[in-house]
Amino acid sequence: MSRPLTAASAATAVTTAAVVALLLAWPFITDFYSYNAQYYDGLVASAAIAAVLTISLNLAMGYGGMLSMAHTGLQLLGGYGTAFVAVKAGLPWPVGLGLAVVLSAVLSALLLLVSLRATYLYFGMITLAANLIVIEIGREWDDVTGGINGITGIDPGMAKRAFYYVVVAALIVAYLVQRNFVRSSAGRAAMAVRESPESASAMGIRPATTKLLTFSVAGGLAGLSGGLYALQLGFINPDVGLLDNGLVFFVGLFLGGIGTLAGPLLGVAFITVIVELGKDHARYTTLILGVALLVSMMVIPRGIVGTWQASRFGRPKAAPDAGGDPETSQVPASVGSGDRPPDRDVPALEGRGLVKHFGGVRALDGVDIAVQAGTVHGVIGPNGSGKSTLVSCLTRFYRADEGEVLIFGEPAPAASWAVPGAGVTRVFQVPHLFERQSVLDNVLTGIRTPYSWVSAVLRLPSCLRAEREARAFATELLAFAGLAARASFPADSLSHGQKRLLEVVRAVATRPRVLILDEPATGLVPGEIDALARLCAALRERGLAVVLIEHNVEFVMKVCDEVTVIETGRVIARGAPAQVRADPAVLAAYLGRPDLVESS
Ligand SMILES: Nc1ncnc2c1ncn2[C@@H]1O[C@H](COP(=O)(O)OP(=O)(O)OP(=O)(O)O)[C@@H](O)[C@H]1O
Repeated sequence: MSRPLTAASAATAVTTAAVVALLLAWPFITDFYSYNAQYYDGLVASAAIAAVLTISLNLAMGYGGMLSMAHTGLQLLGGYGTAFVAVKAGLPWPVGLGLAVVLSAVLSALLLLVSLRATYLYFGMITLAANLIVIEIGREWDDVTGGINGITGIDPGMAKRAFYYVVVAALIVAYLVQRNFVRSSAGRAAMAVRESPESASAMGIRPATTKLLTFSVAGGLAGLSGGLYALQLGFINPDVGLLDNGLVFFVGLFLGGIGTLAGPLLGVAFITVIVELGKDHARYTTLILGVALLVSMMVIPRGIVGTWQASRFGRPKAAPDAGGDPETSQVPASVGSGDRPPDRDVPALEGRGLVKHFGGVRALDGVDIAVQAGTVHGVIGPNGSGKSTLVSCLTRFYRADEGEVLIFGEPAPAASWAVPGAGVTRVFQVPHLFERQSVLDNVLTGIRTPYSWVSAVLRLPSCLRAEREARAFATELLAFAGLAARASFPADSLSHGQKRLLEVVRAVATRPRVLILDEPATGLVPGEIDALARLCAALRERGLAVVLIEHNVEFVMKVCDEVTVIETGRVIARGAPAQVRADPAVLAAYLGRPDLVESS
C-alpha cells in the first residue's frame, strides 16, 4: 500500500493536509472573523456529517456499483440506535454511535442477502422498499422510536466546539475507511465485481461475498452519520429518513465525482456553499440542487474530481519504460513455483465425457480432454465447433449437462469463482479488463493477498507487507509484458494488443497451475504474437499447463506440444501437431481451407 511518491501523490498529500488543517482551525477562524461563529461551526459540522453519508453512498454506488435508495433509512436507523442508547438506556453516547454503526451495517447485510440475484435496478427498488419500511416502523413502534414525534433530549453533554471536533474526527475516520478499503484487495475486488462479475469470478473473486462486505461497510458509515446527526440535532424522528433528504447526498456525490476518493467531500462542500449563498431564497433550494445536478450530468458527467482525473492535467504522465521489453524480459521467478510440484502422472486438467446443450444445439457431445502439466495444449476447430463452450465447462462458467471435470485428479469446485483457487485460470475470448481501473490495479486484482479487510482498513503491518509484495510481483509482470510505463494509466487507454497482453498477465498473476487462453492472438500484430509465444514457452518451462484455444493454426502448431481438434462438439483428432496436421478427419473438417492446417 505504500505507493511511490509521484507528483500527483505529493499534491494529494499536500491538499489533504491543507483540508485537515482548515477543518481543525475552522472554529478559531470563525471566532476571529465572525460574530456568528457558532452558526458557521454548525454549518461545517452539518456538512461533515453529510459528507460521512456521501462517502457511504460512494462506497456502495461508486465503488461497489450498487444502486442504494436506502441511505436516508440507514441514517435514520443509526439515529434511532444512538438516541435509544443515549436517552432511553441512559448509556454514554459513544456506545450509541457504536450501536448505530452495527445496526445499519447489519440491515445493509440483510438487504444484500435477500437481493443477491437482483440486477442493478431491482436492487435499487429493494433498497427503496427497505427505506420506506424503516420510516414506517419508526412511525409505528412508539415504545422504542417515540413514534411520529421521535426521541428528543439527545445530548452529547459537551460544548458545541468539542462536538465539532468529534464530527471532524468521524469524517476523518470515514474518509480513511473509504481510502484504505478502496486501495486494498477488498476494494479492488469490489471494483472488479462492479465492472464485470464474470471477470471477477475468473480472477477467483466471489461476487456475492464481495458485495456483502462492501454494502455492509457502507451501511456502517451511514449509521455513523445518522448517530452524529441525532446528536447534533438533539432529536430524531421518522422525517429524517424521507427520500427528499437524500437528494443533497446524491447531488453532492455526482457533482463531486462518483467513484473517486475526494468526490464526496468536494461535492458536499460545493453544495453547502451553494445552499448557504442562496439561503435568503430557501424555497428555491431544491430547484437549485436539481439544476446543479442536471448541469453537472450534461457538462461533467464524471463530476469535478472524475473530470479532473480524465483531463490532461490530472492524467498520469507516461514514465520511461523500466526495462519493459518482452523480447528480453524474463517471466518473474515466482510464477509457476507453486507449493505443489507438477505431477506428471495425473493430468493437470481433465474433462471426461462433457456434454452441453443450448436448447436444440448440442455444443459439446461427449468431449474428453486431458492436459498435462508442463505442456502447451492447443484446442482448434472450425467456428462454432464448441471450443469456448468447452472452456466454460472446464472452468464452471457453464454447468455441463453430463461429464466431470478434474483438476490434478480432484473434482473441480462447482462455482466458477472457486476454480482459480484450485489452480485453473481462464482468459476470455473477448477482452474482459477492468477498464476504469489502472493497468497496475488490474494485475493486482489477480493477486491473492493474505490479509483481511479489517487489517487493510487499519493498515496493519501484515497488510502493508503483503501489499508491497503484491505490487513488486505485479510490477515484474508488467515489465515482462512491456507495460511497466503504463502502470498508472487506466486500462481503457491501452491499444487492443496491449489489452490482450495485460489480460494474460493478469491471469498469470493469479499464480495458476493451468492457464487457459481463449483466442489470445486475435487482433495481435506479429511482434505481439511472438511475445505471446515466448510467454507460453516460458510458462511451460515453469511447469504450468497452458491450454491454447486458437484459430491461428500456424501459431498453435508452432507453440503446442499436443493438439485436440473439435468439430460440432466432438473430438475428431488429438496428438502431436505434425500428426494432427496430417489427419484426414482434420483436413476434411477444414474443407475449403485445408491451407489452414497443411504444412507449408
Ligand atoms: N450461450 C449460448 N447460448 C446458445 N447457444 C450457444 C451459446 N454459446 C454457444 N452456443 C452455440 O454452441 C455452439 C458452440 O459455440 P462455441 O462458441 O463454443 O464455439 P467456438 O468453437 O468457440 O466458436 P468460435 O471459434 O466462433 O468462437 C455454437 O453453435 C453456438 O452457437
